[in-house]
Amino acid sequence: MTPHPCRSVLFVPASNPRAVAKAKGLNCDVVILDLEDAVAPDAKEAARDAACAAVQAGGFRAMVGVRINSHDSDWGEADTRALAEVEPRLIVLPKVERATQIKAVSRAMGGHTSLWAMIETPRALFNLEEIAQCEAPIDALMPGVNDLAVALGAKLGPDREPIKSWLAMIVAAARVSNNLAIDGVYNSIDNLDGLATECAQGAAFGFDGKSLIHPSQIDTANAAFAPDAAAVAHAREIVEAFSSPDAEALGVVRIDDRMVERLHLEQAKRLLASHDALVEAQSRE
Ligand SMILES: CC(C)(COP(=O)(O)OP(=O)(O)OC[C@H]1O[C@@H](n2cnc3c(N)ncnc32)[C@H](O)[C@@H]1OP(=O)(O)O)[C@@H](O)C(=O)NCCC(=O)NCCSC(=O)C[C@H](O)C(=O)O
Ligand SMILES: [Mg+2]
Repeated sequence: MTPHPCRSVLFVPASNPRAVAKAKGLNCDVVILDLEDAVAPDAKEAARDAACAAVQAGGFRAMVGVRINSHDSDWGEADTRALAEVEPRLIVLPKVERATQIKAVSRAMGGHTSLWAMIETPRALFNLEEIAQCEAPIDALMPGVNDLAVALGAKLGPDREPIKSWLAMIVAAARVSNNLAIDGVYNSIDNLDGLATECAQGAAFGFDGKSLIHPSQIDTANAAFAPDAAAVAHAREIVEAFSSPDAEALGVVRIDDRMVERLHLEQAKRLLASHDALVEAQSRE
């Protein structure tokens, strides 16, 4: 698993120098310089050069990754070759459908780069297990809700009813392989209440963070996907309860008016680990 907070994952078109410059100072957890959906065909090569230059120059508060074009497109192989020279910490693969696509990029990158796979096509939904358990390991699964809705012919309302079952499957596939699950984008830039509702829905599904498209969305995602103080305090209570010598042989304990099982201990430890990662990242700023 990527030991880095991933509450807010901001896409930035690599073809937009003003946005790339702005992204350097933003308080999102991850910046993804996009070479794919956000970049027009005629701008692909210049965007690739700009992304490589930005990765090399560094200076971002956030962890920086690059979303390449699909390996099967006209630009994918050249993107991978160029990025292998500058070794970003993260590469996001769009429209992954088979493990072979991940292996090809992993090989080209020499195994040094974290890989995240986007699930954006009906075929990918039926190959989730193969993708999540690819032997060239990935660190996260991300639904591409815009592409997915178009490919399915789904009409998404505010509650995302038509794709809820697929979102749950993507979280399940991520958990099978101990990966992160990062929720898809919310397109209505000016509707921060709607974004907060969708972040809460994503967090309830088990997603670890949200894909974003505009700086104004960062604070909402950071708040929604950070463990809150009450949850952290409760997790500490659970760890403490199970660490007493009396609890060693127990599968279940009582904390106040609630039954707590050993499976909750694992959950509490995960929550504390992500809280600690966040505190550590904040202390480095
Ligand atoms: C959607 C936008 C085109 C809107 O841009 P614009 O109208 O220019 O926004 P503002 O005028 O409000 O911008 C204010 C300032 O903020 C900067 N800005 C805007 N967006 C970003 C950003 N994403 N990252 C960094 N900085 C940003 C502007 O440059 C302004 O700066 P300044 O003038 O210096 O103050 C635009 O927001 C945008 O392009 N967003 C990202 C779009 C994108 O990357 N899309 C592809 C990924 S999403 C996706 O496709 C997921 C998946 O594949 C799927 O299928 O679902
Ligand atoms: Mg897409």
